[in-house]
Amino acid sequence: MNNSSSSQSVLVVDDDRNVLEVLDARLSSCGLTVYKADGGRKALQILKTRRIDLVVSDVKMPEMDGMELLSEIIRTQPGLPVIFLTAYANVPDAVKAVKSGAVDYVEKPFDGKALTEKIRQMLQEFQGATAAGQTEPATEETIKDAVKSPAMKNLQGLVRKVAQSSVNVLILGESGVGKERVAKQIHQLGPRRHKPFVVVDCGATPAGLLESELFGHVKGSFTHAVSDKKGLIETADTGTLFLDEIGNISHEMQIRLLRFIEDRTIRRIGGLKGTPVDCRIIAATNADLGEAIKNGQFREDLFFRLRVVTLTIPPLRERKADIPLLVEHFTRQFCQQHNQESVTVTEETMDWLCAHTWPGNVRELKNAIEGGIVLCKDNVLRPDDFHMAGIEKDECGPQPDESCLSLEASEKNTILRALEQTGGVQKEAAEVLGISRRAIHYKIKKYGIDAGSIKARH
Ligand SMILES: Nc1ncnc2c1ncn2[C@@H]1O[C@H](COP(=O)(O)OP(=O)(O)OP(=O)(O)O)[C@@H](O)[C@H]1O
Repeated sequence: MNNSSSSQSVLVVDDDRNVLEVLDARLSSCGLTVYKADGGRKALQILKTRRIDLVVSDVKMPEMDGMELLSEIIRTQPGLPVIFLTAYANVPDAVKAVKSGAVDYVEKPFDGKALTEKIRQMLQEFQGATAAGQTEPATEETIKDAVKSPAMKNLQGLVRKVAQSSVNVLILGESGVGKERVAKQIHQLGPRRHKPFVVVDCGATPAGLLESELFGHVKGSFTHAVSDKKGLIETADTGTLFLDEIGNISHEMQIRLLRFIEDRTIRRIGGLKGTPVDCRIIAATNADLGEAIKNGQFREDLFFRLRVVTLTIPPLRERKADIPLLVEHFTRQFCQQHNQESVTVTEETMDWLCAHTWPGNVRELKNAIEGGIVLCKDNVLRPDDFHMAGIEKDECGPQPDESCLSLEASEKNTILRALEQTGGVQKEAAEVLGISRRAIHYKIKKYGIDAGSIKARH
């Protein structure tokens, strides 16, 4: 087996332990990572959590047989190659399965060499599925966002729609809102899901380097070009190229990119030959491209090419309804990751988290939860745990400016007026303001309002 398979993973499924061991030994010795499942259900569990490049499965198994497993794979990860190990009597079944897609079969008792040869062929044929190790399985974690806010629900619908086509997509939003995540979802929900997803951080790559990273070069084209190098655009062939921080690329790069988008052909630096590349382009930025165009920093023609569809992800402070779900999601995730028992998030903590403005958006919330989980006591997450993790109780973010302070003053004033209006009854004041009882309770505490004395005065 060639080197390209050294980082590839094969899931072997058989109810016969001996077969699993034999396959494990043989395939591991070819440099493959082997996962073993003694039945269809176990196999599906592994497929949900691991990156698998190919499945080798028995056909006849109790509980869930190979054909049932195949239909689940076609439903959840279409295009994932499957090789069936089948006794002669079951060959017609296997032939039927072959017609279902990326499927082949090897007759039992199998010849180890024939099997590894077939695996090599299929991995090569479906190489795009895992090129450069940049594609992850379409797991629930990456595909199914727990969102509640109307803005994000609407965005989810758009993501599903655009995923089916190959149009260029421009994703806008502040840093940390989830632009890369959305780009990955578009890739994983579309027909290119088993092809490469190549991320290029245009912002962090110096201009000179970016050109050779993207387009590749031929040996001798500049001092350090000691051998031919394939660029990232070529690597993304048949898959998706995600250009992060597109707002930061130089004028020269904008021209080269525009030319590529128009011709769909690249020429390596120093090379003469044009190579056609078929990749979907998703670009993202947190910059105001409209402003950059006005200032002459970004080409309008490139902007129009990139934004066939534009998706805007709102900052977290404008979709606070998503915070509780995200908190639950990250709490579960980090408890698992740090091998901790499940942690309870108290109501007070949730209110505290919802009140924060999260200038670093989802990324900041995610990091805060991880810090909190590590620092919390008795498996209960309290606001103090976030103070210890370095997050201050500050609704305007770590460095409030004047407008934030005046906003706070006006919020306190509004709550006081609502309480005056309702004779100090918190429940009614919350209704007047259109906020939850939990929220008003939190705000009263936050601003040190003495609701009791307002009640007493009425
Ligand atoms: N809806 C979500 N559910 C779970 N995790 C999320 C969600 N949105 C964002 N994240 C997580 O938040 C972090 C930041 O997301 P991502 O890197 O996609 O943001 P970004 O907008 O591309 O940031 P930047 O502009 O800095 O590149 C990632 O770890 C991502 O997995």
